[in-house]
Amino acid sequence: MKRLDTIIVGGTVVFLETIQRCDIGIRQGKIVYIGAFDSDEGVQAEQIIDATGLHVMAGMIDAHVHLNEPGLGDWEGFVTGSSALAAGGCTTFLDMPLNGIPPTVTVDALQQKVSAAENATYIDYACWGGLVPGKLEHLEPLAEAGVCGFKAFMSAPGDPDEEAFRNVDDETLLEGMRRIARTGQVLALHAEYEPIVSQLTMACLAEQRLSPADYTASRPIAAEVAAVQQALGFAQETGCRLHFVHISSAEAVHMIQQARAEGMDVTLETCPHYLALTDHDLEQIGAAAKCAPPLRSAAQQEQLWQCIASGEIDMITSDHSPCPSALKTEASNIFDAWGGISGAQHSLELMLEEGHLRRDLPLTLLTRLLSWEPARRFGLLPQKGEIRIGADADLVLVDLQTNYRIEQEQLYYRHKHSPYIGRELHCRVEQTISRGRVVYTRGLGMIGKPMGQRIGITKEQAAEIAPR
Ligand SMILES: NC(=O)NC(NC(N)=O)C(=O)[O-]
Ligand SMILES: [Zn+2]
Ligand SMILES: [Zn+2]
Repeated sequence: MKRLDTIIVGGTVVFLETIQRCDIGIRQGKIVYIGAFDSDEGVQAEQIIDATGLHVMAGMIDAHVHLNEPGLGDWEGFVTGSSALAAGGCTTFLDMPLNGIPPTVTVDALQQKVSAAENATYIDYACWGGLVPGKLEHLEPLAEAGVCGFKAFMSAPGDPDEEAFRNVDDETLLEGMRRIARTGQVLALHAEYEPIVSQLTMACLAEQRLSPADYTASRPIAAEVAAVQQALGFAQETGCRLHFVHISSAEAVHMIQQARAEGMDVTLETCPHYLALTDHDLEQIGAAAKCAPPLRSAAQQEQLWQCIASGEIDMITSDHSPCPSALKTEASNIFDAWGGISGAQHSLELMLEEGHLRRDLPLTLLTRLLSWEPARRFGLLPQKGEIRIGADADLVLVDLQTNYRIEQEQLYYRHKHSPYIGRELHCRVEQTISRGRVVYTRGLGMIGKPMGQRIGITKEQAAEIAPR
């Protein structure tokens, strides 16, 4: 007789290589059994989850989320942000070091972040530390304190606490990379070349060219490519591991993959909004669809999808960057509006819709992009990232034969704006399970108390983060 806490029966399970009908047994938050329960031996479980007709996937690991606590919880807090993530099928997130006050650029600030998250997040999380000018001596202690990596901006971040989280100057970037290389961790970069972006932006403002199309043109692909090129050069010099966040162009993807082919330790992510929205949508939707780098053309978007299909994109993240709605709706023009999309709740569904249902990409590929690769790259293996015996029971049940419309009142964000309101999808998250606990169901919403835990990344784990 098998005694289990929970069994999930009848589902179609998405593994890294295969997709199979099978049942899953969970004990003490871990996956302890994968197989068929209708055999003779018998099982006893406190909870039986019927997944008939549903797909069971590893929960998404969202490596790029801006939650604003401490200090700016009225923008987005851990409770609301993690609820939105869980409702979207995410079971772990990596919190970005900016947009809270103080930003996570010292161990003291990290401790404030972790305190704010205590009993406040429904799912597990890890913290990024920040690389900013004037704080180089804090990198090593932050690494010791278990951050999952470091983040820097190569262009001005538009952070509410502008003084505290500035973009790096060349000297800071170079020396920061030297020091981060010694910790063995990864430096994540927002790659837009500041001289190009600021010059073009100032010209638009001076000439009163303030339309969405002007905004798009002010942050061209050339700025992304120039920043990537510079950073790769610095990494070659310093040996620092790199990860490029929210890459928006195939040209940058190819440049990064070329560097990897030549032996550099570098990865990249893109986001659902670059794959599901275009510059045309920015004109239609307005500021809710404003982000940096900006949404690109439909042609560029198809090239990005090709990069996904060919395996050149390592992972998908939401870059959930929330703000009070007024900073979107009351801005006098698009340049003035907050740059950042509220997307935490729809990453998985958008990837299933646009990638699998519409473009026929295999679910095995999508689960690598959404779960396995972020776990591998940021030191969360073997605890997270795939459906395997011994791993945390971090799972999502999805219905791929349904349809629904995204409505404002479904949003769990503190401020309920999203560029996806009104969009029709043909898949839906039915249930999310975090370390064996059901934290969300479509019918009941959020369940129980927020009991997510922080995952501190040890030096040994960081050292294992090698390129594929
Ligand atoms: N301060 C932000 O949250 N910025 C974010 N904003 C975007 N992507 O528009 C980002 O990650 O760059
Ligand atoms: Zn960014
Ligand atoms: Zn971001």
